[in-house]
Amino acid sequence: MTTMNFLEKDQKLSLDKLRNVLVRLEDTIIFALIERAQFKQNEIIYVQGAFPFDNEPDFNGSFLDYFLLETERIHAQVRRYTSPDEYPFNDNLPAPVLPALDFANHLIPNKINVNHHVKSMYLLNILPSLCAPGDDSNHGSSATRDVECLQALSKRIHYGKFIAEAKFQADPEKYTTLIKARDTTALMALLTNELVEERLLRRLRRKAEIYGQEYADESDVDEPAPVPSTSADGAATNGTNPSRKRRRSSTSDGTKRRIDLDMVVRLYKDFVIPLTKKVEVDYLLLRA
Ligand SMILES: O=C(O)C(=O)C[C@]1(C(=O)O)C=C[C@@H](O)C=C1
Repeated sequence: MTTMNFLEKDQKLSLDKLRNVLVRLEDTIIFALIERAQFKQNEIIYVQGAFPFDNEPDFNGSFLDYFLLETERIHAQVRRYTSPDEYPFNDNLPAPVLPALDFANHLIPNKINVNHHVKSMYLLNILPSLCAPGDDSNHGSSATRDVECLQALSKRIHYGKFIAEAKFQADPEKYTTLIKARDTTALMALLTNELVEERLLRRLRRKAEIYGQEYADESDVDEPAPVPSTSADGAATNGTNPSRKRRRSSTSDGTKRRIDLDMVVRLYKDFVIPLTKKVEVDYLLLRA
């Protein structure tokens, strides 16, 4: 699967390659969600000012805000946000300590950053259906996984800029007319490809099903040839271990799931795709 490489300066924007990036990011996002889902909601880490940070007396954000800021500070120093497909959640980050890289410049200058939407979508609409309610004290582990989820979602959604640029280049006349008319409804209709969305949602469900399956160790699986044995009260049994059987059939189809399939599909259908399309329209409006 070939994807875009922004360090190859003469590589042209290709919708197929950009879509391949989105396909790969589906894996990153599903795995990040699975990682977060192992912990409870731990709501306290999202409450502003709930934790005192003695090294930053003026800081009044949440535990997650602190974690995200410190993560982005170090990532900025190693030039993460100089890459055209990486967008930080914080402003005023330190300058890179490494020399600049020479990236291909596919986009027109823009300051589009929808990370405040990404964060509120994640906190309000994803977390409550991703994690069991309650507090299991895994605050650092939860925040670490939150940062990974947020970064992956942000990257995916901001790819909308490149996709919009590729679509514009493929049909500049049609797009220019709508952009000049500021017709956002028609722009949204023109950039929408329902078939691609339907295929994406089907693929996503299947991936979430496969990646979210609990691995059944050999010792969890019934032996093919039952060996006659004796139960604790001395009666002969047919050799199958009832406790093993219970573990295998913990859900209706015999597998355990680490993530709710409907939730993953809903996340994309209601939030990830619409927000990507919003980025596409916002970008196109600057394009005329
Ligand atoms: O693949 C595209 O053409 C995109 O614009 C991306 C995307 C998406 O977010 O996955 C958004 C709009 C289209 O309707 C299809 C898919």
